[in-house]
Amino acid sequence: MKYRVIEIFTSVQGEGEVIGTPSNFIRLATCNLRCVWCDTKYSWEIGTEMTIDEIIAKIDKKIRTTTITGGEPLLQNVVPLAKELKSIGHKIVIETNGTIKPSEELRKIIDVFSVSPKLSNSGHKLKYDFSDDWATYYKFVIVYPNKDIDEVIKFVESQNINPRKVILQPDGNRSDYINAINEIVQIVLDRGLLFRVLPQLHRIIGVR
Ligand SMILES: Nc1nc2[nH]cc(C(=O)O)c2c(=O)[nH]1
Ligand code: SF4
Ligand SMILES: [Mg+2]
Repeated sequence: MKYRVIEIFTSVQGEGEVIGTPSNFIRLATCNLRCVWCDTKYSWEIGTEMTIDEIIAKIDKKIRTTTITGGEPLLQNVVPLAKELKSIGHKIVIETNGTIKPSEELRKIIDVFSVSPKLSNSGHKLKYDFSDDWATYYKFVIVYPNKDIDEVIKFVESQNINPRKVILQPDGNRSDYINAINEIVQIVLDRGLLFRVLPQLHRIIGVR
């Protein structure tokens, strides 16, 4: 089994419910979307072919969480890689855009599905179906706070998602990042929403 890989590195998990967790990152190649604000456009490339053994050799074994991200990692069959990571005792996080449903087999292996459905601010108009609620949490990138949060509210209602499973994340491209966080916090407080607001930790501390 071979994978198309963009990069492998170790850092602190910067996003979502598991923010702050030391983690290896395996960034798999290519994506089925082309979000206008994508912060990893280099992941759209074809990448380098690697075997599971080659990937495992590159991760820091003492860091016992591994995040499989992309691009869109579910374009490749991650089951064999995930099984190998489990066999060495790793917790596994998958970062996905939510357009590809994971198999039942994969759902049993993965600890955290960090799902980022794309709003219209991405340049895409997508049809999602989360009726089986397979995400551990749903993370939305907010570019235009009022408009985007309205869209999240509609999304969550129409998909029957528990609002406590929703995380709002400001657009990392904003140069006034702290303001961007504050604008979202203010709306959540003003409107009494149950969503959480989380910045990207790696964006703040300047690491990968
Ligand atoms: N530190 C750090 N945390 C991350 N969480 C999700 C990432 C991603 O690019 O998918 C990411 C990333 O690129 N770096
Ligand atoms: S789904 Fe993620 S990796 Fe793909 S284009 Fe959008 S932001 Fe970039
Ligand atoms: Mg990233």
